[in-house]
Amino acid sequence: MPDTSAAAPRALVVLSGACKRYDKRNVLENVNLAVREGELTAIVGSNGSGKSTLLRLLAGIAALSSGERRLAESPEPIRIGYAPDRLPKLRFSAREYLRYMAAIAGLPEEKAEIAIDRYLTRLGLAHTGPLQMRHFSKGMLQKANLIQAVLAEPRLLLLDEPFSGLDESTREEMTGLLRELAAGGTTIVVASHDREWVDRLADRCVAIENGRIGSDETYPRARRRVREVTARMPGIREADAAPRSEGVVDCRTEGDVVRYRVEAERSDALLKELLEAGASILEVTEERTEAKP
Ligand SMILES: Nc1ncnc2c1ncn2[C@@H]1O[C@H](COP(=O)(O)OP(=O)(O)OP(=O)(O)O)[C@@H](O)[C@H]1O
Repeated sequence: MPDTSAAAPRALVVLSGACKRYDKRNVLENVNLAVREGELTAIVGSNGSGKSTLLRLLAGIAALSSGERRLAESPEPIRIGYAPDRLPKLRFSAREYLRYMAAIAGLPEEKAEIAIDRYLTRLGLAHTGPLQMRHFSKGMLQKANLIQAVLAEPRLLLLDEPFSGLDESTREEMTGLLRELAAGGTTIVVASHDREWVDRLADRCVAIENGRIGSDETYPRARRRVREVTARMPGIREADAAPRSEGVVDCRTEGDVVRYRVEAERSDALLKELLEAGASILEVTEERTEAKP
């Protein structure tokens, strides 16, 4: 059996020789960066060093002046979530705004409502009801910003200074969500000035200096390859969803649909067990690499 703990993560998005010029001034010069799947990468650097620009290039929402951006080959399009450093104060309620963003991301309405409810409750914004976002505090806006980025379950999540100006408890609430997403295999890139947060949570820290990568440090963690298996199991109760199969990392139940994350080499055994139990298999994703908690 292969030793998957040592499997090298593949790159999800790669910049090669990337340059970005504004008004004939080079902001980023010859940047080579491969964002590895399943990792939480922090981008650090002083004000104006080019962190936001780098995130926008990775997201594909700013054009390179020269060089190349490549996404990994994948049978399904790689969903990208992006949270800019601040949201404008909009004349929408959080729910209206999130519905709009979910529609842009192509999320079916019913699925969007479930996700919006879950995240508004999770981050303590459910009580804001019809209050327009122009009346939101900075922390409330940053939470709505994070939610719009994660709503459609992106495989690559890019966050620009998600915690700037936030109090400790808001920061920890948002950190808790990011930890869960990272544990679930989401690849995350965070531009941050907060070195303590970076040291505590990042797998890798890339420092931008004078428009170039000044340092690039990886903190080794154990890794595993996982797949996600989605099955319909009529009449299932949440308490009964966890199968006896070894290798199941976690499972989530929504109605009669159960979504398992399972170590890749155990996924066949899980599929067999589910089919024998009368389940219909709705989806099996390709393998992904993630850090072991
Ligand atoms: N649209 C733009 N037009 C002209 N110059 C720009 C534009 N966007 C960014 N810049 C310039 O590019 C440089 C890098 O900006 P960027 O926002 O990427 O830095 P940053 O590291 O994210 O800064 P901060 O930590 O202050 O958020 C800055 O000098 C900025 O003025």
